[in-house]
Amino acid sequence: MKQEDLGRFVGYWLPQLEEELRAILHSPEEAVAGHYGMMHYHMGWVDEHFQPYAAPAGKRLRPILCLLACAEVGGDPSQALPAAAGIEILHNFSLIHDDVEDGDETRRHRPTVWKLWGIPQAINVGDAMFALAFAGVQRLSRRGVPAGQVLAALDLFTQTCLALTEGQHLDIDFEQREQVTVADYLRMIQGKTAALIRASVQIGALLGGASPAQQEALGRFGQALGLAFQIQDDILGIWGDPAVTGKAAGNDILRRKKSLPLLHGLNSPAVGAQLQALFADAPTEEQVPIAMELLAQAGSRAYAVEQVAHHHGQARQALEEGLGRSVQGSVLWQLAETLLHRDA
Ligand SMILES: CC(C)=CCC/C(C)=C/CC/C(C)=C/COP(=O)(O)OP(=O)(O)O
Repeated sequence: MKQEDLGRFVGYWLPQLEEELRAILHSPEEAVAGHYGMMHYHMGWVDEHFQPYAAPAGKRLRPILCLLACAEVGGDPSQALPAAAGIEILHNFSLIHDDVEDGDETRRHRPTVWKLWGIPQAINVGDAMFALAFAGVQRLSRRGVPAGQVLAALDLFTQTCLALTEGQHLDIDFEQREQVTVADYLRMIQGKTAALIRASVQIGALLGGASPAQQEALGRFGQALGLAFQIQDDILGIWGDPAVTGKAAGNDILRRKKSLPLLHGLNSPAVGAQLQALFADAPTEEQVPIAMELLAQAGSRAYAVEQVAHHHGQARQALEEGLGRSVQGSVLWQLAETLLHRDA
């Protein structure tokens, strides 16, 4: 596949992915239409009155990675579509629960599910999406994928669900913990973010017929890409443009999130004490620019950008191992490069 093919690939497979997602998240009967309506709202298909509406729906990054990995090892992406859809549903389940756990009121420029329908319904609809994510992966059998491969994909998927909750456990725990090291942070994002990105690539490679060694190397590519992606997310969580990210300005400062730039600032000899004093109580909106200035003095943004580049480099190396050639002409790599320059 040639580099310029990324746009064409996404243009071709995205509508098919949406169709698969709609089939999995289809309401079985009128009595529970509201339950599925909340899912459709979160997926960007309807408004809060469940009327058809094309809203910002997220990047669909993980399923695209899954389909691309399948294609890049010589497989047919249509065989991987149900897994790609299951992965996206799992991701969206985690966002709905994460918004409840964090108390976030906005996602993708719209009120969050809990904000509109309350916490009990948001937890319940998240639970349903968790179950439907597995139902999605199981639909691989309908496409003639051999039972052994379906089981292997389900096994990876199950391990990934656990990894997500482990990462989320650490993330929540770190908000109260005084001392968090960079190693602690990396362990946390490995679970919270990188595990699912790793699984997306690895499951795509598995279904595309890659050898175990190839699957492992491509998994490492996904893992490193996931780490770079989360650190980039941390940068956007502080310095991102709210109009583009759909999140409040300085969101992570207000929430005292132990994101990488903040960890760096808190441990800085120059401004660490001042930042710690600011973080002793929940910072106010007026204190956000002060915290940003302190982070600038500590060089925390530059440090995080360097770390993104480091993990991006690791991703490139693993991808070259997995493909057995240079990343030149790799569409997976083109996507990785695009992610490096994202602003939302
Ligand atoms: C178990 C549990 C509740 C875990 C929560 C894990 C969690 C919410 C991790 C955040 C990962 C992340 C970077 C999300 C944004 O992805 P994105 O930028 O791809 O989002 P998009 O789909 O909106 O584009």
